[in-house]
Amino acid sequence: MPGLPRLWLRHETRPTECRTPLVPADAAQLVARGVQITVEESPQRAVELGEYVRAGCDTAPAGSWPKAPGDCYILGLKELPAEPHALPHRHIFFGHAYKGQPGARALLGRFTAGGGALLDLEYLTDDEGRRVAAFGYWAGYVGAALAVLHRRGALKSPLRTMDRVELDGLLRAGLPEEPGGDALVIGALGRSGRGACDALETAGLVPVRWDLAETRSLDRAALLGHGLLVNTVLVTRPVTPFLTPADLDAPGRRLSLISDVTCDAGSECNVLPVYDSLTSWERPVRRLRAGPPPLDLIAIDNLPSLLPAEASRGFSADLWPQLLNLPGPGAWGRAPDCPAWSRTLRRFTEAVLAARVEEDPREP
Ligand SMILES: NC(=O)c1ccc[n+]([C@@H]2O[C@H](COP(=O)([O-])OP(=O)(O)OC[C@H]3O[C@@H](n4cnc5c(N)ncnc54)[C@H](O)[C@@H]3O)[C@@H](O)[C@H]2O)c1
Repeated sequence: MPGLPRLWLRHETRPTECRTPLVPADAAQLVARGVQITVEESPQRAVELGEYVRAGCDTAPAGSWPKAPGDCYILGLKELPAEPHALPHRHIFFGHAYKGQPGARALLGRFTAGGGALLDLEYLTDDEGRRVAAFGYWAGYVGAALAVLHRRGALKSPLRTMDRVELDGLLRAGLPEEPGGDALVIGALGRSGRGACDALETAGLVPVRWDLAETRSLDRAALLGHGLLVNTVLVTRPVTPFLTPADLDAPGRRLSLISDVTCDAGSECNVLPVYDSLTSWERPVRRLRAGPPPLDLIAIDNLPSLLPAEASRGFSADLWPQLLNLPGPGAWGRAPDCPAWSRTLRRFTEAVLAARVEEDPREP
């Protein structure tokens, strides 16, 4: 049907990325309204390809999106493969490219080289500036759960995907926790923060909840007096860091584990510039200080992938109605009329200008 978008759901190149931004039940809703959807084969996706076929989608080999018709929106979640260099399509995914992150300039340069655009899901917001679709709740839930399991010596690596029933079973199976005030969640009023607090409560803890009001004049000694910190803030402009490397050596530190759900390492917005690189499913925990007490870090940037089915269902439910608002082939190339999509396209244009990629698209 003219006027409706054509979507191409790509395979995720990261082997641990099992989520999908669009589940078959919601794809069926779009197909019923006339949207054409092609779904790439993907060995690790938490949903079988056959379910998409039954929902009315076409299929294509994994990684074939560069050959998709030019008016298709390429839908994904995480990073693109390094090739092809030039990107002529409009892509919808989390580019992590608007806050000066490592690799941001190179990615933006690929879009300018090909004439395409990034409609970044992180910047798809409603009129109040709230994210339309986000994985935050499950990121916080899993980030806090891993921390609890590590503290109990019950975290097995490499990490593997599971469902919530299994994870909650592990959280409830531990030794009785000291419920009082040892676990601090910063950003507690947000999506991730709520998820983190729910996981801690499932594990029998009573989290201390900080948000903007509590960090306005930050009490670092109070922060360092908690055993566990789960950081879940969303910061879009540089702020005074919550911790610096010198704080980790402060006498009297009780803090022995940081689970940094925010994972802004390398960005100027990082509130925890006490480490340089993320941890992984293979090695989820890194020791930052020998102590006493020892201080460990968990900083995994695809936490919701550990609960892929729950995370995908929640995200897709919020995203699919928005996909109907993308301009279809007839209007493709114009800015979308819909405010949410035109806002994210504007952010892309601003990021390209700010990064001055036209001058030198490839980073050194
Ligand atoms: N590691 C992962 O796998 C993963 C997955 C999804 C999201 N995230 C990240 O988690 C972060 C939070 O996402 P969200 O969806 O929960 O965002 P959100 O907007 O729902 O919540 C963020 C919260 O942080 C608070 N906040 C902002 N600045 C603060 C400050 N200086 N001090 C205290 N609180 C502050 C806000 O008031 C808000 O309550 C984002 O950076 C997001 O990119 C990580």
